[in-house]
Amino acid sequence: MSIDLSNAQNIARVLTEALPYIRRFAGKTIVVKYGGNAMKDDTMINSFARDIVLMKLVGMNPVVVHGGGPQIGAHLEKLGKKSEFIQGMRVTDEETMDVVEMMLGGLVNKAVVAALNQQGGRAVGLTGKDGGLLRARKMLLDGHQDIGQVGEIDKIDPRVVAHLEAGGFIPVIAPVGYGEQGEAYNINADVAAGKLAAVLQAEKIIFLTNAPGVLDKQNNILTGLTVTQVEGLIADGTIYGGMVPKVRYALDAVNSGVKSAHIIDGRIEHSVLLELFTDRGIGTLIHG
Ligand SMILES: Nc1ncnc2c1ncn2[C@@H]1O[C@H](COP(=O)(O)OP(=O)(O)O)[C@@H](O)[C@H]1O
Ligand SMILES: CC(=O)N[C@@H](CCC(=O)OP(=O)(O)O)C(=O)O
Repeated sequence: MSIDLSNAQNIARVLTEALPYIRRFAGKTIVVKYGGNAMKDDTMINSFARDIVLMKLVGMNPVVVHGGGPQIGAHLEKLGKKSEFIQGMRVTDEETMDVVEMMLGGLVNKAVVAALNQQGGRAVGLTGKDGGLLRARKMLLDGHQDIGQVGEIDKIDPRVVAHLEAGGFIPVIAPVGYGEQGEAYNINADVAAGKLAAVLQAEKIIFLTNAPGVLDKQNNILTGLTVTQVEGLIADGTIYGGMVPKVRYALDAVNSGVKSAHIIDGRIEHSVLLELFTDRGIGTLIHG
């Protein structure tokens, strides 16, 4: 049997080019927020899963926090309920909270876990209730507006994540928190990912979404953004809806010690590896 030498050399070249990045990130925690919009079909989920398993196999510690907004919306629709969002947060009554917990903690979480395990990873799915990971309290928008069972993070106990990392598992976290009375809270996945990255003092946080990055009004990618720019772009309506919590909590993470935050297109094949293994990265980099 003959070997295609030039193809093998290409593979070897690519692998050696990745070496400095592998060395730089080995042993480091990298939080990956996997948005519901970037997991709309099996091809997307499998490409994501391969990237995460590869990260783990070369010695990084990926921690996945996933969303599932569109999946929750589709199920609510089946029940005849409309989704309503204010400042990127789902208005969450009791019935909606049940659907959120079922979808995030159940179907979506297990689909991500299964895809990672299918690619040879050892993933363990959790909600914020498990191991006391995410304690939440009611979030009041602008300090006063009540939008139901939406939670902001009160306290994070990261011990269960540390145990899983130490055991070689990939933690896959659904952003459902618990309150003082054990009640469930719907936490926006961007908020949960940003706050968890800060507590873990992660090297990086990567938000995978369905846009090429943060776009300006002419649809150009804004490759780098600072705090003042972000607030200006929210104020003039360039950044709206689901992108608002993403940029706010990316900034919050960077201001809390996470080395870098990136918002990238999760629909591109191997987007996580492209971000990790190239100097310029892809998408938008958020600075402190
Ligand atoms: N300036 C912007 N650049 C890119 N996307 C934006 C911007 N402002 C708002 N968006 C919207 O934010 C969406 C991503 O947020 P969201 O729907 O919550 O996704 P995810 O499921 O990834 O969290 C984009 O699909 C786009 O419609
Ligand atoms: C309070 C709030 O908005 N919670 C979100 C949680 C899921 C999420 O954030 O999903 P994506 O990352 O796919 O948008 C929701 O109910 O849709």
